[in-house]
Amino acid sequence: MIKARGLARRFATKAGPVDAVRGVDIDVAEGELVGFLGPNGAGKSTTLRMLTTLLRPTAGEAVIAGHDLLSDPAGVRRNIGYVGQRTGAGQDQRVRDELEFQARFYGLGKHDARRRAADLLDRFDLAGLEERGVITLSGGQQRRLDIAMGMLHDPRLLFLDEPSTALDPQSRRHLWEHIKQLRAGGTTVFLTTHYLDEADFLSDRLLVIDHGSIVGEGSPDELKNRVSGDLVVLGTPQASLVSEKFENAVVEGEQVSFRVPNGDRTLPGLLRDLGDLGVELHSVQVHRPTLDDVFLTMTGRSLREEARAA
Ligand SMILES: Nc1ncnc2c1ncn2[C@@H]1O[C@H](COP(=O)(O)OP(=O)(O)OP(=O)(O)O)[C@@H](O)[C@H]1O
Repeated sequence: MIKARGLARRFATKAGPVDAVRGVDIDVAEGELVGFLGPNGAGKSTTLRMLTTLLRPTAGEAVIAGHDLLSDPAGVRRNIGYVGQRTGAGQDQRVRDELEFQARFYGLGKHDARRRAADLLDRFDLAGLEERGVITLSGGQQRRLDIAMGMLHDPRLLFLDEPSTALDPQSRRHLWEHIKQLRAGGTTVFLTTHYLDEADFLSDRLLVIDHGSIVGEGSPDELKNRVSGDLVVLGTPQASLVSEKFENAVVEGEQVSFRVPNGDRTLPGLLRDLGDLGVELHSVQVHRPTLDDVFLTMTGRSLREEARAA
């Protein structure tokens, strides 16, 4: 559904050229939900704007939804939906008018526009709100309306730029369910996000971008496994004895922690071996790595800090 090769964008600025995206390859299969994760300024929006024809690449090529990005941008646009960070449906319009007007813009007849709008209002839990002004909707409702607008022409591929930014936890969860339903209905979804929990919950596969290059790729679980292994924390009076057995073990008082691959499977044997050595254990904990650990390892920066600073 997306095949991009060597996609790059250089901006000319007074301070000299800025290489916002440095030749990325992106493959997204039909029906996949792919999360595009990266810190501020990593190149997410620039990549997304190129993939959606809003910005011309300075190098590279791509085929999006079966159409060539450079020679047939109109074909790409017909087959994709794009929901930007602030798509902001017309604030002074009524919900139904907004949807129907946009549907007419996509070339639907009056009757079809009305039917399509009603169907989307239903699908995005907005039924009953059609007479309301867009400005009176809650943040979560507005965001769902934005996505409904992006789905009016029934695109096979939907791009979402930071879909849940500025929503409260409950509205985010609700929105996530709707995004999952889109995927279940066969729509391919490519979304950018700052939020690790969002990337973890939604994505079949993640692409991690930093300084304009892809630095990691895989399912959330694959990335977690590849990068750090599980953190085992043992409480024992013989912490330093235990630490000698494991590379990179850290001792803090009567606690020793170290990383092992597949902690849940390795742990029973490991505890048996320690028992054979006569090690006395007070407590045992295994922590799966978080995507934040992954991020830190790949980029040297914590995404949580980035998100807080944003
Ligand atoms: N029009 C522009 N002119 C000059 N530099 C730009 C322009 N647009 C983006 N950049 C620079 O390109 C780099 C990538 O920006 P981009 O907006 O793609 O990052 P991002 O990952 O989307 O960040 P954020 O999460 O903050 O939206 C940044 O260094 C940014 O300052």
